[in-house]
Amino acid sequence: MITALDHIAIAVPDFEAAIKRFMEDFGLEFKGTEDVAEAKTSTAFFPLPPTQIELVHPLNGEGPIAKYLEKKPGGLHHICFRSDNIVEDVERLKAKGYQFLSDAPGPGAHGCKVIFIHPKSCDGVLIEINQPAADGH
Ligand SMILES: CC[C@@H](C(=O)O)C(=O)SCCNC(=O)CCNC(=O)[C@H](O)C(C)(C)COP(=O)(O)OP(=O)(O)OC[C@H]1O[C@@H](n2cnc3c(N)ncnc32)[C@H](O)[C@@H]1OP(=O)(O)O
Ligand SMILES: [Co+2]
Repeated sequence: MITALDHIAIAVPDFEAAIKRFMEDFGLEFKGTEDVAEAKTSTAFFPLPPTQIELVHPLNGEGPIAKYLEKKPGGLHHICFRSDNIVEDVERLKAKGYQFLSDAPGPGAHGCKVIFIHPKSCDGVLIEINQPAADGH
């Protein structure tokens, strides 16, 4: 079951400048950065209960965010729904015809399991579903 809007992600070309903007201009709490090698993505999180902002930036200049930034100057990249049973939610949504970008969930930030639904399945919005590690995040 989907239980929360875990995060809203923004793709940014200048990671340090964007972190500074969200900290200093918008005054949000900065929880730090995490590189997720499997996703070829650097992340920065700003909690804004009941959700959080995730900045995403290419790790080592490659991966899906690099490709996105080749076409756009930056922008809203995805939203992420938190699930309490990702396997069950994926099965349920696959049965309804949603196209997933991998067969099974993989590693995400904070030890979460994550999987993505193709934007063409959801009115042009890239949807991530995550499930926090058992010890939370
Ligand atoms: C750090 C881990 C994790 C977390 O814990 O939070 C993350 O958030 S990782 C974030 C980065 N990872 C991903 O984005 C993985 C999923 N994304 C992909 O697999 C790809 O980006 C994609 C969505 C399949 C697109 O890749 P590709 O088909 O190779 O790119 P194209 O440029 O050819 O685009 C095809 C089509 O899709 C549209 N598009 C691309 N990105 C987005 C987007 N973010 N939101 C909406 N639409 C998007 C693109 O405009 C093209 O449309 P058309 O031109 O109409 O065909
Ligand atoms: Co994300």
